[in-house]
Amino acid sequence: MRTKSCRDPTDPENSQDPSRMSENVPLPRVAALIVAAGRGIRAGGEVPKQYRKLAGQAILRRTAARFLSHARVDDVLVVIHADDVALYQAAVAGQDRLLPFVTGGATRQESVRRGLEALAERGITHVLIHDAVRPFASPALIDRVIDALSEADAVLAASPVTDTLKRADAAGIVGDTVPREDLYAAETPQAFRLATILEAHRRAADAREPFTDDAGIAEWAGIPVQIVLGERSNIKLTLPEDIEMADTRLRMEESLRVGETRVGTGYDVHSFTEGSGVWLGGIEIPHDRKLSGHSDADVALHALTDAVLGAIADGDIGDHFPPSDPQWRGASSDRFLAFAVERVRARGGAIVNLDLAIIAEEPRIGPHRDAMRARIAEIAGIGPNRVGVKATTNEKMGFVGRGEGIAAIATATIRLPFTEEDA
Ligand SMILES: Nc1ccn([C@@H]2O[C@H](COP(=O)(O)OP(=O)(O)OP(=O)(O)O)[C@@H](O)[C@H]2O)c(=O)n1
Ligand SMILES: C[C@](O)(CO)[C@H](O)COP(=O)(O)O
Repeated sequence: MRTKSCRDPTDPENSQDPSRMSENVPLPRVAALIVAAGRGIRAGGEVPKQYRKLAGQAILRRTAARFLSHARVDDVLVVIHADDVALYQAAVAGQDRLLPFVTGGATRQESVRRGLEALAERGITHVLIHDAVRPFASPALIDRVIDALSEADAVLAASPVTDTLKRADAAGIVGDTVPREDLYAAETPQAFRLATILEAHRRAADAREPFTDDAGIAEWAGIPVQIVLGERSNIKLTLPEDIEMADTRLRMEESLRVGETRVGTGYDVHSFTEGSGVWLGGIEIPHDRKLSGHSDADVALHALTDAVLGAIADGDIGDHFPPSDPQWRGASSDRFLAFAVERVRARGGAIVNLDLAIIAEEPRIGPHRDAMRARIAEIAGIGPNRVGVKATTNEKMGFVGRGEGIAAIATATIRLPFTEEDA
């Protein structure tokens, strides 16, 4: 425990009160308590969400790093599920300053209480309780919460509610609009004087009172809770789409910070044959002929797939999906593009934009352009404003001009982390 030095005994002010001279006054010792013992049922997936990776790094590792690197946080303790020891050790490998983990309970509340009990044995004076699945808490937010601890025993990071709130019945019929003035969405970290919140937690456990957050326990115990402004980006990753969004955001941020830009091009052509309906850019366009090919012959997605593979110098569509292989007969081409995008992601990269030019006399592309952009964006996991689709005729020249087929040219721009192998 760090201590303040004893007052100078020659100081006349101190000589008035000898008891003040000998004591060592403990300085606040701040710990972060990260709860990671949940099962992540709502997020689904093969492993609990805190062990899933965002841009190549486990969510828990990212969250722990926020506190381990903060100058005003002395210790970091993680509470885990007893079944997750191997997952935990893999996730935090090398984060050596972490205190030995503690195992949690059936509820978040119980997990927090067990963590608090462990910290109380280590001379901690103040604790920041934080969800493992909030990996975006900024250093400034952590500072705000710690600053507020000098005036309050209980501090809550929270953001004013900005949406209009509706109360509805089980059938989804709105009953009324709830005034949002004075309403805040609670986040973590939530910070406390350790002895105060531990005592409140013990009382709540004895009384079998359930709470979804620790500020709620403080309120119940009659402890005034001070709000400090939270951060809208400090999202709790709860649903699959939260994790997807966070992954995209981090990939983009990290590849922009360290990495290089790559560009790839792709070209493909397919001829018309008897049939109806043309698959183009991942959607089916009504037409009195269809494109001939081994798969669904989506010439646009094939060109895009080659462009993405080209940007990472990873062969071409035929290398990965040989036309000689019967399993690709009639295959939907969205899987080819999704595969190429996954190859980029596996290397820690991100798609910056995709651009496509379709050369066709018929069918008319214009009316379908936005649907095509939306579908390509969906397959590539990027926003539609990062997908360009253009179309032109070939002015009646050549095989496209004679209406014998459709050609497509694509460009992909990606960001890729720089590696020694690429030097
Ligand atoms: N018994 C529990 C339940 C939750 N948590 C932790 O509390 C945080 C916030 O909880 P939540 O998002 O509800 O996580 P889960 O309980 O894992 O999710 P779900 O309710 O979907 O199962 C998470 O970091 C989670 O690991 C915990 O430590 N112990
Ligand atoms: C603590 C918390 O993150 C505050 O928003 C939240 O209440 C915990 O998650 P849950 O989904 O309510 O269990």
